Amino acid sequence: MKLILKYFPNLSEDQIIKFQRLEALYKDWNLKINVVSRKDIDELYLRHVLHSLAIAKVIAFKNGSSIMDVGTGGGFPGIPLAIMFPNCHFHLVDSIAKKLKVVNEVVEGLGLENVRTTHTRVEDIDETYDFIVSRAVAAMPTFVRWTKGKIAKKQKNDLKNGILYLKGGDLTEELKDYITTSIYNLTDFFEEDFFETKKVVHLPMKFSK
Ligand SMILES: C[S@@+](CC[C@H](N)C(=O)[O-])C[C@H]1O[C@@H](n2cnc3c(N)ncnc32)[C@H](O)[C@@H]1O
Repeated sequence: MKLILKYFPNLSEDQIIKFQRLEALYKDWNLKINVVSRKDIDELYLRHVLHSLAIAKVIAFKNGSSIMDVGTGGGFPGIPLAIMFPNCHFHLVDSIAKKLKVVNEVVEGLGLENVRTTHTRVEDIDETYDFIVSRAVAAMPTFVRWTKGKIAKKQKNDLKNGILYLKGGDLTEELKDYITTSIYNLTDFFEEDFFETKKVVHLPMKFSK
């Protein structure tokens, strides 16, 4: 938890309490339904919470923004972002019901009122959002195909509406067709070794292919 305050020192009391509660909720639910690996659960705040919050270093979503987390799994990056931006609307989607069971329990346990969840493949979602966030779900060409038509045209944030994807490693090949992407290195935000090769990729809606 200290780690979160190190990089986000201006959290409200309510946000601090919610972030603190995450550990017990995940530890408890992870014993019943495994959504986070054992190694990762011991480093929940580094590997999941702070990693998710890298998106908050790239953009402070304006109040009222709508964000879909595709393939949220156990709730990452959607849950930490929903705590960070209580006045934005988060839709967490996953095709595996038991993962959403954990997400729903965490949402309920925290009393998070700005999160809804849907058990479906993202291809079947028929809504639009200001941003689509994700981590570890599909390579960019597949992801773009799945999410096409799901980004709202009207822009209310400084950053153009589009995809914000947490990725790692060398992305040259994967992103070669997307010339309008911006890549943010997490080492510019966080000093821990875990973030050494990690990035946030922003792909605005009007991308060229
Ligand atoms: C490796 S997990 C990542 C989970 C989470 N984003 C994280 O980083 O901890 C990938 C998740 O994507 C989900 N998924 C894969 N394809 C999907 C699709 N087409 N629509 C919705 N969810 C999908 C899987 O069910 C799985 O929970």
